[in-house]
Amino acid sequence: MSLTFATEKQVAVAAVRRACLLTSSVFNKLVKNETLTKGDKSPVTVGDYSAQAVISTILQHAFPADPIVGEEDAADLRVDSGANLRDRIITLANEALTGELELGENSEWGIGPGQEKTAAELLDAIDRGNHSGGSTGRMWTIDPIDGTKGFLRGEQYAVCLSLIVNAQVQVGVIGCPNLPVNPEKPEFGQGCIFVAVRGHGAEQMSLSGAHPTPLRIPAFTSSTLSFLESVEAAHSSHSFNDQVSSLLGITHSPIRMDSQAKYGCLARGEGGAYLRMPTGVGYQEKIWDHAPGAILIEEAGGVVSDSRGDPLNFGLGRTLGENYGVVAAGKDVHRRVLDAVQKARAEAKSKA
Ligand SMILES: Nc1ncnc2c1ncn2[C@@H]1O[C@H](COP(=O)(O)O)[C@@H](O)[C@H]1OP(=O)(O)O
Ligand SMILES: [Mg+2]
Ligand SMILES: [Mg+2]
Ligand SMILES: [Mg+2]
Repeated sequence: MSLTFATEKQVAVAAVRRACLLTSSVFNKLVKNETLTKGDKSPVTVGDYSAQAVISTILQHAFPADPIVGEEDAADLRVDSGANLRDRIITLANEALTGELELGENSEWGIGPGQEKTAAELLDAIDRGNHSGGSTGRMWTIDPIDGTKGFLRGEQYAVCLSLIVNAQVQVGVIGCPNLPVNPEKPEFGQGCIFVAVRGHGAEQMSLSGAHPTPLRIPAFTSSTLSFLESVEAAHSSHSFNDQVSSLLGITHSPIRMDSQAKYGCLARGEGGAYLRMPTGVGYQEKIWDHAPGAILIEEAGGVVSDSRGDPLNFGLGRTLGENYGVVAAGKDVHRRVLDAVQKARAEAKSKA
């Protein structure tokens, strides 16, 4: 039997839960000058920075020897022009860290009343996410807000955490504060956490950690399938997905959603396939954008690969290397989508 990673799972769920409470409360108070534009033109908010500070602080207390591959770094907060943002981030992170202990949480993880951290400690916590990745040993990945553009629109986003050991994802946690608990029962409200442990299945629970429900991807036919895809056309090719849809005889429109919430929805039986093909050359997918989602799908009985059918390689560094896209689905649908992807690529080549 594979390791249960029981403590890692408990710590990861607690960290993601606290970060989700932070990001959802920050959204309602977000003001214009609390968002920066990074070197690659993508947005980053006080929510991204403070959520990474919270998760990294908790990991550092619980697993001090484990390196972290995190999306954000504190460079822009350490300069004079970042002072206002920095103060706000320190306040938000400390609010989230010092909230009352919930069932399953432990004060040794640096959380609970009286556990305020200094500005220096929290900036260092953000910067602990600078690990370069690689194929050996334990490491955590943090995407404090995945789908920042969705977050800013008030739509879907996800707080994402994974544990990778020797290039294999072992634990994945995805918190989706804006996602309906059950799309067919709006009265159940919104806010879910998806959790997977290698060899021990995938589950969905409420943001409070209640009602854990095992997840299994059901079977789909062409008439019940619809692709899950990015809202942002720059992140994955919508037109290529349309072509693959036609080849498969899919009649439903795609479901557009930001972030790894797509993996969560796929794992619980929505859509039936997630297809993410590059829109151009040059962009390399980041490991924190796929590691938690990949284990969630595999533990829900599905398959995740690139468009050649090869598994995603989480041992290459901070990225997945050359971008061959991502295909995720239940086993049978995965095979059919891969075949159609290859056919669509061949058609595109013959027209070129
Ligand atoms: N050109 C690109 N191709 C694919 N993904 C991208 C690209 N640019 C940014 N991303 C990343 O896509 C993720 C969101 O995916 P989705 O569109 O499915 O919600 C984000 O992590 C975002 O990174 P970043 O966090 O740097 O903005
Ligand atoms: Mg991301
Ligand atoms: Mg992010
Ligand atoms: Mg980002």
